[in-house]
Amino acid sequence: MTLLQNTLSSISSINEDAVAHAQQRLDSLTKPPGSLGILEDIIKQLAGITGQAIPKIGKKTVIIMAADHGVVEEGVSAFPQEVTPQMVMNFLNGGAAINVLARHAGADIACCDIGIATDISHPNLIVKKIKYGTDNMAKGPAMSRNEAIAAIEGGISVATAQISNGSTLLATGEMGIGNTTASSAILAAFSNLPLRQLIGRGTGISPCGLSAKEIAIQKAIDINKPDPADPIDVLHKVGGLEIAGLTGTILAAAAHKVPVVIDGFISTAAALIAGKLEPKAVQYMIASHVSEEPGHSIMLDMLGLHPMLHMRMRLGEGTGAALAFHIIDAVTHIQAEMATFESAGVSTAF
Ligand SMILES: O=C(O)c1ccc[n+]([C@@H]2O[C@H](COP(=O)([O-])O)[C@@H](O)[C@H]2O)c1
Ligand SMILES: Cc1cc2nc[nH]c2cc1C
Repeated sequence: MTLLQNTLSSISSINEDAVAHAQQRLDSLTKPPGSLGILEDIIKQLAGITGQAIPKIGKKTVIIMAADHGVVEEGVSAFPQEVTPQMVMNFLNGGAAINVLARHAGADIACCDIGIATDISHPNLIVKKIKYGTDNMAKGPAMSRNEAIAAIEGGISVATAQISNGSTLLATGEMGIGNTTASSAILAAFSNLPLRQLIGRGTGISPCGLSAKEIAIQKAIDINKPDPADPIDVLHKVGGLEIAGLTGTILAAAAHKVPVVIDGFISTAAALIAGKLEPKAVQYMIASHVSEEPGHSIMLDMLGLHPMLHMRMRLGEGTGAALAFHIIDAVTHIQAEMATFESAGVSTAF
């Protein structure tokens, strides 16, 4: 079996007994039943994933996958391709928004070059380069099917190494100029909605650039004819290397029973592919926030995920996921530390 097949076959459903025990514990705590709303859903999900009614979160890691996109030659981004390696160096030197937010949340960062168009070097960079950026999807497939599978497997090995190294909560992050075009194209391949509803301004493209983006995606769909029944067909024809890497990251988290926080629009495109490859993987996903990209809430609905935060964010990098770490940490403390009706001598009903 290949690494991908092996990972897919290792994914099983979460532990429903632990969910029931977590519910009993939540209902014994000194609060009206259900009054902590979505926080209670998160604690039950963590219980089901970890098999512990009182789950503990230890080391937290944001896995950032970086890659470039040949489709940028169609004028689909407000920024040039050189920003991808420049921002990756910024991540490695600790100066980006994700560095600040991860530090604030007590989380590590693992940054991986899975397909940047140039070579960069840094002692902390994980190099799993599959190719120097994708090809232009408006002219043909973004990558070969084998390259997409290799990128997924790269993501599986990066996430597995982090889990072996003690990470008990993962988050997805990415960097790649042009990757909102690939993400919208993936969504378009899986939905019958008009393209206009699935595209957005990404890094802040002009109305003229937005039209170029729509035309490029329409060409990519017409030329490549991605098959929605075959998620890897969609991924290799209109996806991206960092999206594939994050698909592998998410699948590895599910296979190792580790919760994974899904960041913004691009990360959710990867989650969509992971959920199509193995629907049980969705049980391990926690959505951090809803992005300004119009297609993001459509993707989250397709996955049945409920984002915690509405912050009008559109940065990526894993920034929304790092914010969500604080809430996830908080709920584990609630479940572990609140007094019960019995221990506090509080009456349960009239
Ligand atoms: O995560 C999001 O929701 C998000 C929304 C818009 C843009 N981004 C980031 O911006 C870059 C892609 O934007 P663009 O316009 O080049 O396609 C890429 O590096 C993403 O991390 C991220
Ligand atoms: C500056 C900059 C930072 C980013 N971080 C994620 N995507 C980005 C895109 C740009 C342009």
